[in-house]
Amino acid sequence: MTKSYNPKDPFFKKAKQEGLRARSAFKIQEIADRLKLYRKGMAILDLGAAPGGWLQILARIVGPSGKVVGIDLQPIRGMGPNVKTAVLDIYAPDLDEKLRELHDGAFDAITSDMAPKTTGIKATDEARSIALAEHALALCSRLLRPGGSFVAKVFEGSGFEDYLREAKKQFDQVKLIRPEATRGRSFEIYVVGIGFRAAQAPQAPAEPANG
Ligand SMILES: C[S@@+](CC[C@H](N)C(=O)[O-])C[C@H]1O[C@@H](n2cnc3c(N)ncnc32)[C@H](O)[C@@H]1O
Repeated sequence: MTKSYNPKDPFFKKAKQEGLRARSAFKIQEIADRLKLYRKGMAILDLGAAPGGWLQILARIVGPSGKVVGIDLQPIRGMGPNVKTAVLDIYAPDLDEKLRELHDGAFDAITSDMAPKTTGIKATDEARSIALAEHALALCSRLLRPGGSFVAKVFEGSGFEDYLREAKKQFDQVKLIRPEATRGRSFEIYVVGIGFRAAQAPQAPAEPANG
C-alpha cells in the first residue's frame, strides 16, 4: 500500500508529460476504456479525489454538458468548469446535504480511489481500507441512480470476499480490474459494479384469502 515516489516510473513520467496530477489517472482511464462506463453529459461522484488525476480524466469524458463532483479530506484546486470539489469526509454526518449543494440529484456513476493514511501495520491498513470501500458501497443506495455504475479500490486481504459478495447483491454485474498502472507488488484491485439495483420497496403484506 506504500506509495513510493519514483520519477523513473513510466506512468509517473507519462502523467507529467500529459499534465495529469497523479499517475493514478491512468487507472481510471484504463477502466473507462475497457468497460465504456462513462459518457458525455453524465454526473459522476469521485470519492477521495485529491489531487485530482481521476477528476481530470472523468471531466474530459463527460464533457461540458456533464459534471464531476470530487470530495476529499484534502483541498483540490483549479479544476475546470464542469468539476465541483469540496473538502469533505465521506463519514461526515452532513455529507448528503453538502453534496446536494454541488449536485442536486442522483449520480450516474460513483468512483472511489480512497486510501487511508497508512500506519505500516498491515492488518490495520487493510481494515481501514476495506472500511472506506464498504462505506463507498453503502453510499450507493442514497446517491447512485438505478442502473448506475460504481468503481472502488479495494485491497485483496481480509474482508475482500465479503465485500465482493455484498457488491454482487447490489449490482447486476461485478468485475475485477487490476489496471496496468497498479504497481507490481500491490494488492490493490478495482471492484466495478455495473447496473445498480434500486433498493427493493418493502413488499405489501399478502391480501388475506377470501372466505
Ligand atoms: C490515492 S489518493 C486518490 C488519488 C486520486 N484518485 C487522483 O487521481 O488524484 C486517496 C485519497 O483518499 C482520500 N481519503 C481518505 N479517507 C477519506 C475520507 N474519509 N473521506 C474522503 N477522502 C478520503 C485521501 O485524502 C487521499 O487524497
